[in-house]
Amino acid sequence: MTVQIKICGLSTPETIDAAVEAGASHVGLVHYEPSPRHVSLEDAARLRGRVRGKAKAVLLLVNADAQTTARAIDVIRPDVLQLHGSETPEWCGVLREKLDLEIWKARGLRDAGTLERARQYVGHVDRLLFDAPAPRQEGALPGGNGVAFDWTLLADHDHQVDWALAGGLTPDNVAQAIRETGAPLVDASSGLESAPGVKDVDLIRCFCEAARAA
Ligand SMILES: O=C(O)c1ccccc1N[C@@H]1O[C@H](COP(=O)(O)O)[C@@H](O)[C@H]1O
Repeated sequence: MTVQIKICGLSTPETIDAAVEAGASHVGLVHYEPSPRHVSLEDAARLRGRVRGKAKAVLLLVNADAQTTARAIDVIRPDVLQLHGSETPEWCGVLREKLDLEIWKARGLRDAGTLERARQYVGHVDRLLFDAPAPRQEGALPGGNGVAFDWTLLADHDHQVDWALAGGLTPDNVAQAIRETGAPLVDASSGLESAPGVKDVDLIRCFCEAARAA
């Protein structure tokens, strides 16, 4: 099966184009002010327009309230909404029922217990995205930290919903990650940067090549 590839945290037309040309199936736009990858709604809408018909646009929000979520969707018109905070299964389900787009829920995997608890989202989301757990320090981002988790947690797991692998993926480790977990979709952000929030087009290309060659 061909692995799907999401490149997240894109903020310029050049890096958006590089991701699409390299064969990314999904591009991610982060609308979350504390992130170095935050893009305004207007910029996100412009970037989204560049990929229409070429790749799916994923809007990443973190614990956004109903009004902010509705406004962001109205302006950006993404194909996918990725929820990367502590959104409940019920809230994901409400959004999935009301909105004509895919709902993905990110879950940090610390141990087998956290993987088991992720099952609460089955039936409420279109995809679970497994990431490293959020660092415990005050003010830390809930994702985009370039930290990998123990992939053996996913080996032989009985997935009951579509899923994706994220967390510290780079051109150097993505093939091994795919082989060890069987991930159908891989998602990378900070591992493709020359500085926080600054994507490197060569790293984007190398990542897509390595994922496809796995
Ligand atoms: O990228 C961010 O700044 C970000 C902020 C808040 C929540 C999630 C964020 N990124 C997502 O985190 C995972 C893992 O990223 P990384 O490859 O380890 O940097 C990925 O889904 C990003 O889209």
